[in-house]
Amino acid sequence: MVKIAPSILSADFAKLGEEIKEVESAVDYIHIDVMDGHFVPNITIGPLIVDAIRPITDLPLDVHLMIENPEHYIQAFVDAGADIITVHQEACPHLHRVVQQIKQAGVKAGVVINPATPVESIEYVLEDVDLVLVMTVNPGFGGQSFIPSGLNKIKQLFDLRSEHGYSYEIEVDGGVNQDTAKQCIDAGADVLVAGSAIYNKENRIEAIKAIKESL
Ligand SMILES: O=C(CO)[C@@H](O)[C@H](O)COP(=O)(O)O
Ligand SMILES: [Fe+2]
Repeated sequence: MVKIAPSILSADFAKLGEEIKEVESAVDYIHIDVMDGHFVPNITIGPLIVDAIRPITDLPLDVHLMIENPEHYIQAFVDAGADIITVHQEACPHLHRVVQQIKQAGVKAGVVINPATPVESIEYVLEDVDLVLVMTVNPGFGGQSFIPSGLNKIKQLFDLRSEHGYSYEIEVDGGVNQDTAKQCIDAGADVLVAGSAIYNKENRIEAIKAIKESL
């Protein structure tokens, strides 16, 4: 079963609670993009907002940290109610340690790779992680175009999982819409993150349906 994770980055932040409630019945995770203005050029939200969202939904909160020194903020996001915390390989010189830190804090640990980062760079944490996120845009903004080279990485991760019996989910993020979703699923993705393809549409449930029907 394909999972859908709407990215609230493209939602209306003035009515975030309603925007989450609107899609809740049709999706599997709520994807939350945390940006610090250093690792990526944009600044978005922090643990306070995650804490505010937590009582709104029982869906897993999938927190994508696009920040430098993510190890300093893991506990704050766990306390705020995150269920999955995903850190960038490029932001973590001690990636193995950060993955262990996330797991020890009692939540699922994910690792993300940017479009220019190869799967080989995370080879030694694949046995430890619950989720691998393949970026198909350069992180920082919603509404960018899908970079197709991520599809090979999804395939590679799919094959490595079968070969070694790893248990991570493969998630894809960036430019996912009804034209690109099928390629991601065919390559082996389990979870589709979609921001503008859902929240920039008038009828969000119809938009989610359109993505599912395109598969
Ligand atoms: O992490 C990010 C961007 O850095 C994403 O989660 C975006 O929010 C996805 O937006 P769309 O490309 O689906 O509009
Ligand atoms: Fe994201």
